[in-house]
Amino acid sequence: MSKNLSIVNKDLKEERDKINFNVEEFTNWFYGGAEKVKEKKYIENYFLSDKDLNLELDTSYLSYKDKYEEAVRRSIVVYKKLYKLHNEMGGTHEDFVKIMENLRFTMGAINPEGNPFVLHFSMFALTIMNMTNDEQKAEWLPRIFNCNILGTYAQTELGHGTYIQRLETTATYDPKTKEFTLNSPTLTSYKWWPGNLGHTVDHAIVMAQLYSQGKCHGIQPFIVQLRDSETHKPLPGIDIGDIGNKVGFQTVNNGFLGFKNVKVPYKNMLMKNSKLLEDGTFIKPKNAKLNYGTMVIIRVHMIIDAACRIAKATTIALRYSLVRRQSPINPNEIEPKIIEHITQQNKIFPGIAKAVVFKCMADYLTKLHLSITQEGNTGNLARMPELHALSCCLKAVCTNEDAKTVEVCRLSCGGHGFLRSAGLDDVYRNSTAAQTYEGENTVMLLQAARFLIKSFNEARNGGSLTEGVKYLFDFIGRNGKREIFDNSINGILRAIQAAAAGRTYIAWKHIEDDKRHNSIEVATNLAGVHLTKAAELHGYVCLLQVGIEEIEKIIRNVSPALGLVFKNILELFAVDLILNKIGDVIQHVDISNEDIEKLEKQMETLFKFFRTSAIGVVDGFDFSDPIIDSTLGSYDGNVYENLINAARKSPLNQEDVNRTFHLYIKPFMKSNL
Ligand SMILES: CCC/C=C/C(=O)SCCNC(=O)CCNC(=O)[C@H](O)C(C)(C)COP(=O)([O-])OP(=O)([O-])OC[C@H]1O[C@@H](n2cnc3c(N)ncnc32)[C@H](O)[C@@H]1OP(=O)([O-])[O-]
Ligand SMILES: Cc1cc2nc3c(=O)[nH]c(=O)nc-3n(C[C@H](O)[C@H](O)[C@H](O)COP(=O)(O)OP(=O)(O)OC[C@H]3O[C@@H](n4cnc5c(N)ncnc54)[C@H](O)[C@@H]3O)c2cc1C
Repeated sequence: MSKNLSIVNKDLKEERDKINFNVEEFTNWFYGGAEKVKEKKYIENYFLSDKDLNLELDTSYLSYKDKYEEAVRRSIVVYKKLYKLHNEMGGTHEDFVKIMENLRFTMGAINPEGNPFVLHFSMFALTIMNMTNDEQKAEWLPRIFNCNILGTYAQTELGHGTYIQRLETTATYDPKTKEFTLNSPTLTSYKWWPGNLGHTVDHAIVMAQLYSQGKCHGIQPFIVQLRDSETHKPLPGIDIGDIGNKVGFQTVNNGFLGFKNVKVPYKNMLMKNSKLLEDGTFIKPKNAKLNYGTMVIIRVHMIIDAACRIAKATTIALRYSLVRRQSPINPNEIEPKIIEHITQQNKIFPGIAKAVVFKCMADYLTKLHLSITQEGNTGNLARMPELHALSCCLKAVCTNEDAKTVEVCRLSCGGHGFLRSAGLDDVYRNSTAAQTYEGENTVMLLQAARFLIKSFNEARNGGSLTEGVKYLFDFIGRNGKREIFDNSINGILRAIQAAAAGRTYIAWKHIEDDKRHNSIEVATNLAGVHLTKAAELHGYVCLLQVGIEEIEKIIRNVSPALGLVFKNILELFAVDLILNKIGDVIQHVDISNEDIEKLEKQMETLFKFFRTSAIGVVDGFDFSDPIIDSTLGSYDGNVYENLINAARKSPLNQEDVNRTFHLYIKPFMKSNL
């Protein structure tokens, strides 16, 4: 996608002229190589240049129903093109994955309030790929791939989203008819939230309690047809609809769903993990949590999504801050670019560093997921809990940071940041939705904390620990003594590790003390605040540790000039982190006031160095104008022209006098009250 060809604002041009590294080299890193960047640009342009999409239409002014209908129309334009492109590329599975990965960015520009088919290509397809036996794969995958059926993932109910063991939908097996009967026995058992469910899809993976031979065997996945394939009418016994207006995700078509004696054939229970014999005998899976597998994959994918949202928000905030001038620092001088206010740098620069470190983490976690899944395929499930804990922890920490950072970026754009046309509202809504879906973040941190407490017990008893929590040994080895602070990157890592281990110890001790009077479960609940803090700190340890390892590798492989930028970014991330967590650090690390002042000074020095590179880094994220979709963040930096042009497009500005004047305002003004 070519950059906007209009004349670039001179302040922004001046900034770009000072960039002292190769921006393209950074872009190649961010997308995994020059070839991938080429592919991304090609795919983006292939879709976004299609006039049928009618991207000129600002859908934010449409009604709820019109928004949905336009989102469906646009999606179908995209998917038709997707299949055409896929054929042109060679039609392999890898080609499909390549297109889908790149569509992730593009789809946001096409349907800014969400994609009414997103679940079909993600959770629905993934569950069928990963939880079915070979016959089921052969039956369903071609139909899914060809979109002959469209599906979603229906797990959450009105009464339960977090505690999925207590879902209430039932699937009762009858060996005589070889059918399951699905029922929603209570109002709270209605499925509630599944994306695309309301009016878009005709099938769903339904998570339901399996009853067979008079016993409940826990939640199992079933593939269920919900609507007639010709008329799209709900099938008998299916009560289905849209859940209504939300904070965001307006075009995702989240739905509700109730069952009344709905028959589902035997072959529709997904049987890779748990099995049910035709006579109704249940065979347990090797690990009952295997049925949670799709959630784990999506949580892993959510890290790169968080990185990209931060990258987009900081691109907007930084470009705007380089062209906006306000408030002279020196009363006699001209008004500076607002980035010259150090507090503005403090708002934006650490965010840019987070986008880079989260990207490193996303790459690391994707590789780890792949290797643990391969082990799982050979029957070795030993590392599943580790992956579960890590993905829960990072999903929570990264999406919490994401929402916080995007909001800070909005604030950093002052009043204009509050405009829809600034482009930060959809990013924020998506960030905050991600804090809840795929596992509410407090709950995710508590899952990670379970692993930490187990590991802490293991460490105390001299057992073995997985690589990522070995720092607990150091804490135990210090025997109550505090970690001595040293002001290096590894020193900062050790300080955050000491804080995480110390907080884990406090939580552990809290539980041990309370256990004397309470059950372990009650004691664990009472320690909840400490547990979430420990898990959060552990998440930062992982981010910094992986950031250090990955960036050291990157520095070895890029030009010295870009290497310096990466070094600067890593230090920014580390120093910002320790300053933000200083309360926790002081509790467990021997750190003096002078050390803290030194860190604060170091931050200012880092800002000074990053001041010239920052624009190169955000340009290097390479969001084209249609993707950034922002009056404040376009490549040319012509924000004031963009703002007035966007305002003129308001539906209210299409006429001089609105009819409410004659209908209400004038009579009111003339009425003399
Ligand atoms: C576009 C947007 C789309 C959005 C879609 C959605 O939101 S879809 C809806 C998304 N919905 C959600 O995300 C719902 C969120 N809720 C959940 O995922 C689950 O209810 C839970 C994981 C919180 C608890 O589950 P539970 O009550 O069954 O478990 P428990 O607490 O009794 O015991 C914990 C033990 O289980 C272990 N373990 C658990 N999972 C795994 C795993 N995957 N692998 C391995 N192990 C796992 C864990 O290690 C621990 O081991 P320990 O310490 O005993 O040795
Ligand atoms: C935009 C969006 C899209 C979604 N898409 C889908 C989808 O496609 N398919 C699907 O099945 N679901 C979907 N969901 C549902 C989502 O997964 C759940 O909302 C989520 O898992 C949280 O569950 P809950 O709503 O029951 O929250 P609750 O668990 O009721 O949370 C309420 C509060 O209780 C606290 N709490 C609950 N349990 C505990 C605990 N054990 N310890 C401490 N605190 C606790 C939470 O921290 C929170 O503060 C979606 C949700 C959203 C917002």
